[in-house]
Amino acid sequence: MLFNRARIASRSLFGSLRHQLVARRDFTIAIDGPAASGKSSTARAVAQELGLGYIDSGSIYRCATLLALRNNIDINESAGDLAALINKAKVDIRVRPSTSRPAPNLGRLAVPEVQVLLDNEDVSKEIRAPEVNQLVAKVASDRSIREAVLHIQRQLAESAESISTNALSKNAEGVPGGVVMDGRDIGTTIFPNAELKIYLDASAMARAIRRWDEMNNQMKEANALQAAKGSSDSDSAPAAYPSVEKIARELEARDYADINREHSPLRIAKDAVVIDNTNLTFEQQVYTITDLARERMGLAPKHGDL
Ligand SMILES: Nc1ncnc2c1ncn2[C@@H]1O[C@H](COP(=O)(O)OP(=O)(O)O)[C@@H](O)[C@H]1O
Ligand SMILES: Nc1ccn([C@@H]2O[C@H](COP(=O)(O)OP(=O)(O)O)[C@@H](O)[C@H]2O)c(=O)n1
Repeated sequence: MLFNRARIASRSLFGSLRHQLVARRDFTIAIDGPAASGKSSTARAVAQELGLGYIDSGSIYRCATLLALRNNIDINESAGDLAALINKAKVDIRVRPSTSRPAPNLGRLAVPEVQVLLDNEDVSKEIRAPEVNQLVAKVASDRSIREAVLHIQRQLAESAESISTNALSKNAEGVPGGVVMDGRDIGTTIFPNAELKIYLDASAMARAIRRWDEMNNQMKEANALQAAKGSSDSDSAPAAYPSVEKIARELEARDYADINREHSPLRIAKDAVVIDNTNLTFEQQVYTITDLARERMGLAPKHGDL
């Protein structure tokens, strides 16, 4: 059985500080890529298939952004104040097997649900709000904030529990422990020695349509809930659906900022496997990655030709 040490390293970012974090992990999968390319849903499904832990690093940057908004911190003026707040904050990412039917675009795979807690408050929905989407790339471009987030990533990586389901007994047999983490700099900066690095991509249009679909479904659910309550309060008027064009512009602006920032920009790690999923089904991309991982673990593939 492979037993490797994956380094959680920050060499390029904090090299001068010799700030290198080392965590013992049997098998680490890093999944990077642009916004809405399917990283988080794929990472969760892969973690579930293999019985590994899961960490959504983007949600930590989103929590940092929520802290900035709630405390009226101007990121251009006072990034250090925000970094200090993040250092004091407690972020928890809880993952549990899905309780609802799989979304139609995800085929038969039920994607585990993630709950994000900021200082014990469930902020899972709030961190996906439009105001957070607009500010998060700016927040993530600051070096002191990235350093504060790195501490949280390290803590979470050390304590990540595997996602367990009944399916695991048959699918995860022989699989070592480990973690799947998704984000922008996981394969390049955070886990440069990850056993498997994936760069997940899809066309800008496919990504915008998928995010639009996702947001519309969520809004429909929220509006239906409100209608069922029979609320006539003007504050709780049904939320307007954003246009695909608006979402495409937001994704493009965020990708541009993530690719062009100075610290830990979004890059394809030189040893990453690039998967463009524009024309792949969700199952195809998940099974391709789990079979690649199994191969590197010295195990037989489960899914063969897809
Ligand atoms: N191959 C695919 N085909 C269709 N929809 C997909 C596929 N992969 C992911 N999705 C959907 O795309 C949306 C964005 O995926 P998500 O995992 O949130 O991306 P990211 O974490 O990269 O932002 C989700 O609604 C997800 O279910
Ligand atoms: N490892 C990471 C993860 C996210 N981020 C930042 O956090 C933002 C939100 O990440 P996310 O993964 O939640 O975004 P989506 O792709 O899900 O929309 C990104 O646009 C980046 O600016 C980062 O800089 N580094």
